[in-house]
Amino acid sequence: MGPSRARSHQGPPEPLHESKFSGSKKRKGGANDSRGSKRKKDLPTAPAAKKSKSKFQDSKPAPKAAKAKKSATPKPSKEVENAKKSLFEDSEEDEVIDDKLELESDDDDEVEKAQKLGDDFLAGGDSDSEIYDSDDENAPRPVFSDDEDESDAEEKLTAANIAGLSRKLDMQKAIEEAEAAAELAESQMQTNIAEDKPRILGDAGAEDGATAMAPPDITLLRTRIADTIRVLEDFKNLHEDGRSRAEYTAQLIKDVCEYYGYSPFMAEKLYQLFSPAEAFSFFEANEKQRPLVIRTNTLKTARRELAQALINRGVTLEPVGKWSKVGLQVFESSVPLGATPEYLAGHYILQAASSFLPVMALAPQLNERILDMAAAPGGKTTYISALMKNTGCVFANDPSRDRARGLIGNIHRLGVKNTVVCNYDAREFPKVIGGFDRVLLDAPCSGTGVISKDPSVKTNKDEKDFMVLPHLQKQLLLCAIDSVDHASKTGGYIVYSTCSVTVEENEGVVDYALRKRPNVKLVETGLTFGTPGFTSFRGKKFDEKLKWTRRFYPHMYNVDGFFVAKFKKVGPTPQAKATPSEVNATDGGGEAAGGGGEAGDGDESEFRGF
Ligand SMILES: C[S@@+](CC[C@H](N)C(=O)[O-])C[C@H]1O[C@@H](n2cnc3c(N)ncnc32)[C@H](O)[C@@H]1O
Repeated sequence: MGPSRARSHQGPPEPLHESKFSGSKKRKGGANDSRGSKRKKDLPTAPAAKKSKSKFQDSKPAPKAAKAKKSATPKPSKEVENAKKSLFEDSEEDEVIDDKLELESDDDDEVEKAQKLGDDFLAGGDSDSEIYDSDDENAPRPVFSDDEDESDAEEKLTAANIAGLSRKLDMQKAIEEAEAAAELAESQMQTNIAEDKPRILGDAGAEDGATAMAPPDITLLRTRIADTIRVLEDFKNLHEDGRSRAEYTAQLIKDVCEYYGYSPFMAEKLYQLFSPAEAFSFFEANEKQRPLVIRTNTLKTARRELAQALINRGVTLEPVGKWSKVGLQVFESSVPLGATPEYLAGHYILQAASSFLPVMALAPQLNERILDMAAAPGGKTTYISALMKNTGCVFANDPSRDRARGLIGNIHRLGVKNTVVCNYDAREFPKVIGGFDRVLLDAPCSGTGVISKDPSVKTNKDEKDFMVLPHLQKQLLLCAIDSVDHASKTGGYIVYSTCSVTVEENEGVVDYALRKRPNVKLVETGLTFGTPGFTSFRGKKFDEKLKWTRRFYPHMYNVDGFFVAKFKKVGPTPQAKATPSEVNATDGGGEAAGGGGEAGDGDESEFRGF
């Protein structure tokens, strides 16, 4: 079985998608839903409940659940019928399109190949069903307006795809609801939660307390995690006598490590960002691949034309969401997306949806001079150039020669002509060149936002990484700020982004820069969704304007975890800061990439803390 891809939209949850589709999809999945943890592959998680039940569970499903399952399959529920009705009631035209659609068989292997082939960003997904076949005479012919920007075109494209998918989703939803009911009934039987407080830790000091603390049967681990979260969310009413919150938290972290495969350090670090229930959603989302997304290269084609061309090749897709005019979310493909004629001709790039966001926040203008400080493999550089319509000049810098090869490849393939590729440690800017209208710093980071793509992040980072990386990020951000021309007629902006969700790498870095560079202020990112950044965290207060930064979480928006902050430079760089000697001094003694503390500030300890 190939990779399954999430069908829920990326970006802000829209009522249409959340209520009609993604709720059920979240519970659905296949073998690839649990790449991160070996342990989890064996578990009867909600997504895999049906399969694993026979394998692992001794207890039979409750009679009620069995009944629900039986009744679900032949006939979609009333709710499903209503949902379907409301999907199409707005548009007669959509119904016509629906009538023309044909469902086809799976071919997930092809998409897997495509993902491997792409030399730019790769994104996964979560699906296992139908595709449109362009060879079929009855295949859909989506209706596009002449104007790419008109939301009408998006609606129609969306409707065309949604209609085709809806039939199977209707059935899936009914089955999944029944499975969820069965699972709930089973877990209630296992833990007696309907009648009693969940028994997780046992009585304090009692012998059976120790027994309860022992690792449970693996099939019950998930239930215990859910129960512990329930207790932590309603501690007053649900905790066992004599047991503290800290004890439950410690047990939960232990169980999370065992179930999902995190190191205790990483489990705790990530857990601290959320409420217990939200942390659970985050950990769960990290087990699922994000949807495969392609970005239309508007230097060569328009989205509607690209979509049509790919649909004709047997690709099922739809616009990534209203927030992007260039993204297409791919559900199924019978061709390798990294080797289609359109790909080779540079009509699109495989690019994670969240990686559009920093460029959208940067909002490059025609004829500007822009620096992309950490540019390889060029997903953002090439998007910047497309928005600038190949005018002006983009300096695309990356110190990694290997990664720069991918950057150059993408630049050529996508027909980008306004770019200079360079190879510096970006802490050498603005000594190399300065006076830019805008600078993008998509900083090297720990990758805690992309655990679904790289599960090794669960275990391969330790405390030192979260000192070294923020240290480097702070240095780079100061250089980014110093490289911008505050008097730029069209710009004067800096965007800082990471694909990490930790506070040290995000708010901590931004807050530091605000303190060190009073000639910049935070401004709104202009992004239409995202969660406000922290203004305080675990006792540390940040600048109030940090609320204008944006966090993007996999469990909330079905995108990779990301952070975006936008600064406006309002005054010149103080002379002392702008001198080459300051930048030279940064080469002095740090461990991350050859740099040490920022010259002049001399406050090494500040680099290391928040
Ligand atoms: C998150 S990736 C950039 C992705 C890129 N912006 C894109 O959209 O394709 C971070 C990059 O930072 C680069 N990097 C690491 N240390 C750096 C430094 N000191 N100066 C500039 N770039 C650095 C890495 O080589 C890596 O390519």
